[in-house]
Amino acid sequence: MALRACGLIIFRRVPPASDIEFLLLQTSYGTHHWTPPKGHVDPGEDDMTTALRETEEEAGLHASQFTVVDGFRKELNYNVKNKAKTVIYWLAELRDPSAQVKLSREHQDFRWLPLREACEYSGYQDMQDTLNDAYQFLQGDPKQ
Ligand SMILES: Nc1nc2c(ncn2[C@@H]2O[C@H](COP(=O)(O)OP(=O)(O)OP(=O)(O)OP(=O)(O)OC[C@H]3O[C@@H](n4cnc5c(=O)[nH]c(N)nc54)[C@H](O)[C@@H]3O)[C@@H](O)[C@H]2O)c(=O)[nH]1
Repeated sequence: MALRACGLIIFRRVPPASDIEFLLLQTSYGTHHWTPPKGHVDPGEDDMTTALRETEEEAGLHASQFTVVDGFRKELNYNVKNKAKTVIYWLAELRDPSAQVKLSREHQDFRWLPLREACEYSGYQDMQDTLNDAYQFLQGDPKQ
């Protein structure tokens, strides 16, 4: 069975034009790659509980600080060390755009990034597609 992880693509709308910025975290290990907060599903845990737990552990953002967006859920499938991994992402808007991110020891840096930069930082085609879909969804495109 594939390794399973879940997380939240957190975004904020920045005044004055409500520009959308996505939150990416940089790992403090390995290749120091950038992803939204996410992590492995614990035994017996449901997917959304994992996504909320990992977001709080990795970014210091509690569920009371954001709103999960209805109707957006993406599944990524890729291999890690020759083992299949499935990652489920939901989309969530930070209520207070000035809320502070608090990293755990798993990450060494974070950025709030507009779509194009977020895609560049991620680098993975499947995550770029997911970020683009999220952005389109937020513009009101029902196909996403
Ligand atoms: N010292 C050390 N420790 C590690 C290492 N590795 C893990 N730990 C420990 O494990 C714990 C993590 O626990 P959680 O937080 O619960 O899990 P996740 O959040 O799931 O975290 P991971 O980092 O395991 O998983 P990914 O982000 O999935 O990265 C795995 C590989 O997949 C590629 N990849 C990443 N994203 C994408 C994508 O969007 N698209 C595509 N196509 N590919 C993507 C990329 O090539 C990457 O190298 C930490 O506490 C560490 O202590 C490591 O190398 N050295």
